[in-house]
Amino acid sequence: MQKMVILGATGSIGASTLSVIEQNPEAYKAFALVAHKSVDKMLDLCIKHNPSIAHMVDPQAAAELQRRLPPHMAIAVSSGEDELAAIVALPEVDCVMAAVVGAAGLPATLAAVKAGKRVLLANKESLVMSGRLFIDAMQGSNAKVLPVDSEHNAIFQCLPEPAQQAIGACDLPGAGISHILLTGSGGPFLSSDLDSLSQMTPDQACKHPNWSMGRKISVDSASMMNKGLEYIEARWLFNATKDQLKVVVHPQSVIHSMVQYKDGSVLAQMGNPDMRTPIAHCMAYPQRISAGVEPLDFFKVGQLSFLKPDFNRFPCLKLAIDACEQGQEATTVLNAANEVSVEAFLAGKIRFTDIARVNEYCLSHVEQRSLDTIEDILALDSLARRAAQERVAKL
Ligand SMILES: NC(=O)C1=CN([C@@H]2O[C@H](COP(=O)(O)OP(=O)(O)OC[C@H]3O[C@@H](n4cnc5c(N)ncnc54)[C@H](OP(=O)(O)O)[C@@H]3O)[C@@H](O)[C@H]2O)C=CC1
Ligand SMILES: CC(=O)[C@@H](O)[C@H](O)COP(=O)(O)O
Ligand SMILES: [Mn+2]
Repeated sequence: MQKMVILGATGSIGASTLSVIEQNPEAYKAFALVAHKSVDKMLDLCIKHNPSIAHMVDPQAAAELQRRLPPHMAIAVSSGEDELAAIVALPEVDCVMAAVVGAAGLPATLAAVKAGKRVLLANKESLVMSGRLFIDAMQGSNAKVLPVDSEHNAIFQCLPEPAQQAIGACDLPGAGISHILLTGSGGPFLSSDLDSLSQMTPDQACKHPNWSMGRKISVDSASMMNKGLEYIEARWLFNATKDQLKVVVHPQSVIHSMVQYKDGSVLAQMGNPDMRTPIAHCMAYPQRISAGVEPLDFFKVGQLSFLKPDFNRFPCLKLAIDACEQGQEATTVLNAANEVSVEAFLAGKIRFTDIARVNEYCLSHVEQRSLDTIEDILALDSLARRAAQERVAKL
């Protein structure tokens, strides 16, 4: 029985993970559920999944959960960041699903990596921020990091076994690989009139054509910042250079990414757009388990199409590709700025098109110091957030 900690249990990835666990109750146990402050959702999950630990990062939320849990349930309720780092490192924990949204996920994800756990990585922002330090920590502890993000999971599945084992330090040319083809749907605004983008509402931006996801990543998909973050994520996970990484717009999200080999072969991983597939893959790797996902029906799919990304429509994608080339200081600033600008857009404070403006402003105005420790990264993250907040206030 694999004991799992689910960081971000109340979110969209958390729900998909718990659904895969329900499909395989003899093999997996939701040992600890972790969230920020959604008490109602956490209470429902506790009653349904009976974890040993329920952790709310917010202390008031934890106290309320404790009050509302049925007294007969033997669930230890805790709160706080340090306590969370201790939970993921408990010796009985086999596997950690890292699915907190945003930079807030970095400390616990890194704690799981440092504790040498099997880490199922959905929280792309933590890798975008910490890059080299994350990979070094992984190599230092022998943690097994498996990519949950559907594209990176697809790429991983298309790699030869030695490259899979060398995640973080793959020798792509040595494996005969010429390119990684990172696919992206283009989101809900792929074909919208360019002049209409500034008027798009948060609900329109969150209406992804293929995937059902949390609101932050949904907005990132609409701006293609998600693809930019994924480009940086792929750079680190697969040790890929600029020349080896290409973005391909594929509106149907049936191919989840591809690997191109020097002999002309292209391997693609396909499936219905349902996160339970990559989650189940990571949970069971190198075995396979049921995920409860409908088999792909090619006759229903009909046509697959491919386009070049349009940087005029999607300036955030270009910002991210350039930041990746500039280095980790730039990607940390961009990630922080984007979290602030997306939050401001979702709160109705700025327009959709202002997201790219705020992000660009921070990249060109925040002083980028060298990053040798996690504390350095968190300090730069704070600086970029302050700059982004000031910019938002002026818009
Ligand atoms: N959804 C998807 O299909 C995919 C998601 N991802 C990545 O996975 C991550 C999660 O995405 P998604 O599930 O959609 O997001 P959701 O918004 O649905 O869920 C976010 C989760 O993070 C928790 N959380 C938020 N802030 C904190 C905090 N400060 N400390 C601890 N927990 C916190 C939330 O808890 P609470 O409810 O209490 O606020 C919630 O459980 C993101 O990094 C995203 O990029 C990657 C690929 C696909
Ligand atoms: C499901 C998943 O992995 C998301 O990151 C997805 O890729 C978002 O879709 P886009 O391709 O539109 O960004
Ligand atoms: Mn993805």
